[in-house]
Amino acid sequence: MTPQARAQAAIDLLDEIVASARDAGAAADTLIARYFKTRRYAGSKDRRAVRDLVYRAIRRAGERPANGRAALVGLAREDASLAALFDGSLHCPAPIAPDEAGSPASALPAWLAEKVAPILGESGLAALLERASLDLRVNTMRTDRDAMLAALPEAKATAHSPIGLRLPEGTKVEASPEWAQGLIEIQDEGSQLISLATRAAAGMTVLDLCAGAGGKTLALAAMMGGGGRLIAADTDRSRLARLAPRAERAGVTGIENRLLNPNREGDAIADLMGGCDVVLVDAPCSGTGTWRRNPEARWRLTPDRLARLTAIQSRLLDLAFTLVKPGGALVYAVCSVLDEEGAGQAQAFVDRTAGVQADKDLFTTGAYRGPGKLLTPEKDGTDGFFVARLIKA
Ligand SMILES: C[S@@+](CC[C@H](N)C(=O)[O-])C[C@H]1O[C@@H](n2cnc3c(N)ncnc32)[C@H](O)[C@@H]1O
Repeated sequence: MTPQARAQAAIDLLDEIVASARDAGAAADTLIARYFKTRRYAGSKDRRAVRDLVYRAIRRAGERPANGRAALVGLAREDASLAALFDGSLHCPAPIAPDEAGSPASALPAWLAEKVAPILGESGLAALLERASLDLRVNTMRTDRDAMLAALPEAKATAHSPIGLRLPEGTKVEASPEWAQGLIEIQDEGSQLISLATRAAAGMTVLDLCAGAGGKTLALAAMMGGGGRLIAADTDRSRLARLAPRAERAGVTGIENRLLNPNREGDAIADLMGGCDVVLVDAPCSGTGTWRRNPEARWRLTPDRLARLTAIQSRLLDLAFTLVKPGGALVYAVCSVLDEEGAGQAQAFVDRTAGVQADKDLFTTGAYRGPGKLLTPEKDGTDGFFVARLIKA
């Protein structure tokens, strides 16, 4: 592909990504993969170049652009070599009109910037949009970190998680024999710290209330070493179904699955009432802490959606606490840097609940905020997370 044709491909893709963000459709990564599946003429260098252009355009536009051309013209206004590709030749973008400004540059939509900037500051906000490294969790049921450091020469030990490795962004780890053998899992270091904060151990009854496809469930299983009772619950049948093959690859057996009914989540887990040593609530959230990986998610979040999420989080916190046994712990986590989902949400729960105490002895990294800790890309090198460990008297 010529550089001009790559620019046109980026515009076409950005059109799809903008529409998909507006209509709650597929994520940018999925759309990009689909696009190239049907365009075999694009070689690996073309794909990389188009993808880079697309993500540069997404990162610089906090507000959802009108369309793909507006997104790329905005970028071209700051990059003369890109602007030169708008030359109007066959399969290439039409020339940029003198009064065609393109989409404006900003980090976030204004209503979100107001919330995030006081918490993270300008530099913290910028770090939220930088490219993320690729983190792995070592499956301690099958191997140890030193062995994996030796097997993966590009990997470095993570700074805070004792079971983590860090690789350069874009490393094709899923093609490695170590991944195929279940020795490693892709998992951000912050997510690893959340699992470790549960202090799940052999012999315990542990419920992962929002297990999804089981990223943290598998980490909990490794901490429990196959001993005890581990239950994975979620309202999403297809996500939960992805756990079984992952568990098989990781050599984990015996995880119980419970499919929950939205709004009546307690029904399918009523037998666990007051019986869990640990309940992990890795709650559905805005995902503001993961924008490094999904920067177009900024275009999907609305005040209404945020309000719906905070209502679910509050309900799940109350439910989860009824499932914890005296002396047990509720670990609440969101991959968000917003106080209404994190520190504020956890504080409101503590304020309305009798017999709960926040554990102030969490992992060493992160900054205490309300009853828990906030991890950020800038300060901790992880995705943005809030996590609190709340102990039942
Ligand atoms: C942040 S994701 C969990 C990620 C997962 N723990 C992991 O480590 O891969 C939040 C999950 O909450 C689930 N969820 C949404 N509403 C829920 C509800 N009312 N009760 C339980 N789970 C819910 C979603 O389906 C989603 O899988």
